[in-house]
Amino acid sequence: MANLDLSKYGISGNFEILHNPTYEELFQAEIDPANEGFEKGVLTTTGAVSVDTGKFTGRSPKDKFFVKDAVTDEHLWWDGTINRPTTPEVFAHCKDLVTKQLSTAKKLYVVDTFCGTNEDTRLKVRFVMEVAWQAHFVTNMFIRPSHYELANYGEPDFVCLNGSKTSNPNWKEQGLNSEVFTLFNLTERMQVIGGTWYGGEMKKGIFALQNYYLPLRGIASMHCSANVGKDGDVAIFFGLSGTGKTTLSADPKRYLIGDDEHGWDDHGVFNYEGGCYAKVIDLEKDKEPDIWRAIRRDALLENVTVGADGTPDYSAAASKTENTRVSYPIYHINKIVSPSRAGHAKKIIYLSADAFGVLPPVSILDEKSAQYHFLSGFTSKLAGTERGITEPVPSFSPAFGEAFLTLHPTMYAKTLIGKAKEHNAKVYLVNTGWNGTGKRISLKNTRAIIDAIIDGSIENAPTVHVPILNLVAPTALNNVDSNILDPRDTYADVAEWETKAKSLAAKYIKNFEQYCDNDDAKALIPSGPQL
Ligand SMILES: Nc1ncnc2c1ncn2[C@@H]1O[C@H](COP(=O)(O)OP(=O)(O)O)[C@@H](O)[C@H]1O
Ligand SMILES: C=C(OP(=O)(O)O)C(=O)O
Repeated sequence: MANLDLSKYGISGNFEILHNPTYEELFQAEIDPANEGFEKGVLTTTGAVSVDTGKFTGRSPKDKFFVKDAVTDEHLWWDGTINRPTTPEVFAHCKDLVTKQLSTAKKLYVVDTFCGTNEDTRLKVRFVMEVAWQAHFVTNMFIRPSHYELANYGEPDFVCLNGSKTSNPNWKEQGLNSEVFTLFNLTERMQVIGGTWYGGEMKKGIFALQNYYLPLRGIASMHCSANVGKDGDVAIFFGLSGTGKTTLSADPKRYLIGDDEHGWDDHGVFNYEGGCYAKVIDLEKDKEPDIWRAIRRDALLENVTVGADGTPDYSAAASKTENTRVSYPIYHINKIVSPSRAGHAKKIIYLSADAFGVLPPVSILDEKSAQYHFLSGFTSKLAGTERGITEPVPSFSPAFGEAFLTLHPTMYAKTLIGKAKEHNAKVYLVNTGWNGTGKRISLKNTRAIIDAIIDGSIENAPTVHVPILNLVAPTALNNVDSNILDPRDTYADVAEWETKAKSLAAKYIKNFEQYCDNDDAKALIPSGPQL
């Protein structure tokens, strides 16, 4: 469809348009020697393409702004750090920068996608960009409409114009945070991006939109991965970047629904995406075989160095960022459900990477503590994905995804806990971070913990009440080192655990004050840590 008219978006010039390019066209564009700089991809021995994603190798949460207007004012959560309001004039200015940039391109990629597996809630999202690998990224990550669906696609619901090669010199006087911008105008139904090459701004930007539209319709919108057993038992895994959503949901015993963004409606859990975005830092075939196998033709490696013979080098030392990634279409994982949906979740797992090393590796939550810990979202920001984070930074991230929330956290808690109650789902807090040994809890132990949650054996395990944190932890589980289940046992001196636990409990209590202006939230306090 070379005759697509982009002038309606303010883009006009002497460019060739590749509308819904095939993987082969993208691949040829990426490895074309005529491409320069960051656009140039390198073919690896696996057949995947490896690209350098540029100056900013992570997401810039503080550069996300929304235009305040009659539609958004009523509902949007303006928390001052994540969602910031901007004016239609600033949006128009940044859009102008982007359209001018895109108008100078020789080649533009237009990729029409769906965000959301189900017809009644999916968004038709059109991406326009000039960087070939970014077109490849959205082709991998979003749902690829069939030829028939493309023939009937019509007008998109939302358009994202990505002008990554431009940036905003006027950001200071416009009240923005930096020359990077990712701005949303919900009236114009458009996102504009500039100053950053990170593909995650497109993926997580559209996720933020679903996080706006769906809870208002009573649907839980969740920063989680999901998988299902052969008998239809669905498990979901909430967690901030790096806490294990992708790794733990790729389970050879189960079928993957998706690795990062899901909704839960009256029929069950459904994926928003059509692909996965895995971290490949220090990737090892034996530890993460499914992800290893998914790296093949049509997969896109980012910031991974490739040896002269084309062999990718996943070791940390060889790369310029910890945020080395691979995106691949979901069917690169052997065991998936297709389309990406299943029934109601029976197991809800909050993944928290505790950098203080005091949380038990697994705790069993009741209804109230499940709400308390969902609103608290205690975890760590791990190095890599977010700009400026170079070591684990303990953080309270409500709904385990604060950066992507567009409504008040209580909206996500209400929709999730409502569904959990209705479907009798059990909730667990799993620490994929550290303990008193100073080391990260091993993947082997965490996988065995997940197995015990999924097969239900954890419900029959002996338990201990962990004071201060006020958590119930099992003390024996199949194939899990029982010396780690009570976190106090991992310290040479229990007093050290106590001091740290008290300090963390104080942080929990302080953080929860923000929710205490209503009685429902106040009633949750006894279910949280106690001093
Ligand atoms: N105990 C553990 N549980 C889960 N992941 C772990 C653990 N220990 C180390 N890891 C590593 O942490 C990273 C988790 O990343 P990932 O699964 O991509 O997180 P997410 O999808 O939540 O962003 C992987 O590189 C994995 O190998
Ligand atoms: C891609 C991202 O997240 P995750 O690591 O959870 O995939 C992101 O936060 O930009």
